[in-house]
Amino acid sequence: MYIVTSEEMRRLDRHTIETIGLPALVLMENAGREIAREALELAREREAAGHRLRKRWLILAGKGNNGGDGLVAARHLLEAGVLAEVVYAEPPEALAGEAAVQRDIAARLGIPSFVYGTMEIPWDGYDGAIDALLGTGAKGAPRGPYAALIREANGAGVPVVAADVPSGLDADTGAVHEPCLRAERTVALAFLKRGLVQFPGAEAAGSVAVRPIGIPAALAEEHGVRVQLVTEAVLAGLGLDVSRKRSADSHKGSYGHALIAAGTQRMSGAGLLCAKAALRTGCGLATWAVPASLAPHLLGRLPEAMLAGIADAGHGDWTHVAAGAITALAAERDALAIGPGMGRYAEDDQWLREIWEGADCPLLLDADALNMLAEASDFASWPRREAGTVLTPHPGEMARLAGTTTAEVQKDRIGHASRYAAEHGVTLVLKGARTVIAAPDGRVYLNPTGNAAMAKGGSGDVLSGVIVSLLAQGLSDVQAACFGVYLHGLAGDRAAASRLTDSSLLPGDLVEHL
Ligand SMILES: NC(=O)C1=CN([C@@H]2O[C@H](COP(=O)(O)OP(=O)(O)OC[C@H]3O[C@@H](n4cnc5c(N)ncnc54)[C@H](O)[C@@H]3O)[C@@H](O)[C@H]2O)[C@@H](O)CC1
Ligand SMILES: [K+]
Repeated sequence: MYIVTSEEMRRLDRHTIETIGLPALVLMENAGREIAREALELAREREAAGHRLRKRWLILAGKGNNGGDGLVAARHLLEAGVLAEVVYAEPPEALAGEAAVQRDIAARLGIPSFVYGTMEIPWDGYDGAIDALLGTGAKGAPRGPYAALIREANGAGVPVVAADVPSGLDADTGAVHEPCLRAERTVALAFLKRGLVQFPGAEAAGSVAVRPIGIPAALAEEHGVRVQLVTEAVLAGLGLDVSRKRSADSHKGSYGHALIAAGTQRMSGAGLLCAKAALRTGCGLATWAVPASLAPHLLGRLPEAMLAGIADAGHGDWTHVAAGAITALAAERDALAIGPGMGRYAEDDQWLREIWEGADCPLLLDADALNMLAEASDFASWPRREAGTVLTPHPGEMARLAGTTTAEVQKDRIGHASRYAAEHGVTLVLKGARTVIAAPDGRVYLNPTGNAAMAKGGSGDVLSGVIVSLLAQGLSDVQAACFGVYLHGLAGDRAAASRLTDSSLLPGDLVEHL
């Protein structure tokens, strides 16, 4: 399922209207009908839940095409026996083009309307409102009457169905302006918009339904749309068999051998979670490399994994001597993950470079390995790796990698992830609600699975284990990252559903639900 920017949407609209010849009024008609249908559905659900319906809706109409959609919706509500009234944010003379056509049709049909500010809005009398104030043509924070009307609607306590995007949302980044309408539902026209699938915008949008309006879905690819939501269809499109059935005559050698270099004295649990998750994700074998003096304490904690103690001069931490040992182990394995609970030490960036260049299997870097990379002043001169490379930063690590702040990363997660991936030729997994997976070729995937119960130290270690396991099983970097993030989220959803509250989930529970 494709996710577009406002600019891409405009190009797709224009192509449909000008090249294909589908009139703009037809698109608007389809849009308004879908919005009305969603409003009626919401009303039905509320009635079933015991609300007394008044059969009256209020349409908040702006002066652009989004307002035009709202006016079409008013007409379709009327046809369904629901009285729709229109409040114009600006005097109706301000409408132009198709929106003005809809204004005139609505007037001739006798649909009641008034201009905002000329009378008090009797909110109590409505079953709900349709937010058709601002759509993908909005620039910056809502101004003047738009802002006032949004604030009033948010305080009114009636459910709102947003046309295309909630007004006040930055449709390209998911940032919410002040004010931003809080919708119960959003009807995304033709395609998801980036702002609807990234927080905090995703929260303002409520539940989102994507409805076709006549713009062919196939146009997205042709017009260079590169962002998609991870669904089973998209995974299948990446060449993945999501059923993951094992063939009857397979053996442990059929499923690859993952090497995990993770954990120290203080954080051995990170390595344990990572190695356990790798095994649960199906690799045939897993070797867990740890500083040698830790190994005796870990014996028996994960009997299915092979422990490899790396010389540590008795202090239980990693040292630069380990690079050679890890590279040698990696030569006999199918994928390598480094970083969870690893800690930092002198000249570790050069240690990492030795592995980056020396290990020729797919490589996943997480946690401290990412911090090493961020501090490697000569990273620009490191050679491109031939085998896949996956980086799995959380927003703070992403900020360090990109030389910016966490707040800036969060304002434009897709932008930061995709720039870094393309610049450095890696697959970048930017973790957090709606994890972003950016491929080196500029494609981006947004993951819809997972939940806030997973926000606990250790969840990332599990993810690294899942992805390295898939890499070891022969998936490409992009396949392993997309499928791994998706499965990790699904496990989180199942695990959360099995606990008493969202707060009680432990990352170890994720492993048990893989
Ligand atoms: N052919 C098309 O382009 C179609 C567009 N559709 C709808 O049209 C929307 C896009 O329409 P438009 O491009 O006309 O733009 P919008 O309707 O989103 O609004 C833009 C209008 O609001 C004003 N405005 C912009 N930012 C503002 C702010 N911060 N505060 C107050 N006023 C502001 C602008 O002056 C402009 O007149 C889509 O979201 C969708 O709902 C649909 O009807 C389908 C077809
Ligand atoms: K809107």
